[in-house]
Amino acid sequence: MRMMNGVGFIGVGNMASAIAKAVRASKPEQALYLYNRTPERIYELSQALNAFQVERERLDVDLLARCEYIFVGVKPYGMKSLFEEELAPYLSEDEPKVWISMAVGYPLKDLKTLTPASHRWIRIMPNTPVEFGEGYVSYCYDPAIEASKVGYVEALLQEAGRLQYYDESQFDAAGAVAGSGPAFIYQVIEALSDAAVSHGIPRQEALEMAAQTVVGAGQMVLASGENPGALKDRVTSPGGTTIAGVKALEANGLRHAMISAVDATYQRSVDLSDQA
Ligand SMILES: NC(=O)C1=CN([C@@H]2O[C@H](COP(=O)(O)OP(=O)(O)OC[C@H]3O[C@@H](n4cnc5c(N)ncnc54)[C@H](OP(=O)(O)O)[C@@H]3O)[C@@H](O)[C@H]2O)C=CC1
Ligand SMILES: O=C(O)[C@@H]1CCC=N1
Repeated sequence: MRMMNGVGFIGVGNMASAIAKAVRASKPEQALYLYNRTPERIYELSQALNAFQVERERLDVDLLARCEYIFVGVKPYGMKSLFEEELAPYLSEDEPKVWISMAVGYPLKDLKTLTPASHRWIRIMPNTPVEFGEGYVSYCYDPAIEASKVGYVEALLQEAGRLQYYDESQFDAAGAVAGSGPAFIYQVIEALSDAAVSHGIPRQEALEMAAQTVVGAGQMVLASGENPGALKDRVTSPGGTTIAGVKALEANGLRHAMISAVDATYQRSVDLSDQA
């Protein structure tokens, strides 16, 4: 077998570029090979990460021949055509690879049909804050994979943030909360900062105030280990200001809105899994 010391990325958009940054932080000396359908979108990233940018015509020799571990960052609906129409001629039983898929709603049983039987699959469900080492990455894998290979991928992602194994049956839920959750929280930050602006605080200060409040509250939940309800009680003085706001949130259904958002996201993920 040829030496395959590189780590590859195929489909380097929003999520895979954040993962590539995390992998670079974990492994400063690791050779990284990036390939994206539209090359100009990853020129800057390739330079910033000191990664090799791979041309379409040289995908086989410059990426597939050099990498045993390959992250796949295309959309779920692009997975089948990528493997069947572009990669299949270059994949063989004799050179098994470890593929790491981040595609939401694309189960291991369907991923395995995309490659020869000797190849192995790991599924991750990351979120974009991995870019700053503050992400949450759920993972699961095909039981046929060697533990050392899972360990290697864990090491590649050690600077991504929190890394948590889940049984695949929990993946739709984990994706709905952690994968999509940043989008929900950005809406909360946007709303909080709009409110601050409406009370006269300049926009940039309002954004920092809102974002730091969310960061601090999240860190307090993690660091204290206390129930968020108890932490909320420590902010709400009897007859004070905060409880007036809490009542307004209850009246407007904040918690119901958040739970419904996760339910809708979860259901979309289940539907995609059925179509994969
Ligand atoms: N965004 C997120 O927060 C999260 C996303 N995910 C998953 O990550 C995956 C990517 O999502 P996201 O990054 O948001 O999407 P993007 O559209 O930003 O990225 C997809 C990338 O794949 C490239 N691409 C598409 N087809 C091919 C191909 N045949 N060969 C090479 N490159 C190709 C696209 O290139 P081009 O530049 O030409 O468009 C694009 O850069 C999805 O499967 C999604 O489910 C998972 C968790 C969170
Ligand atoms: O919206 C999406 O489909 C992807 C998956 C999780 C977050 N973004």
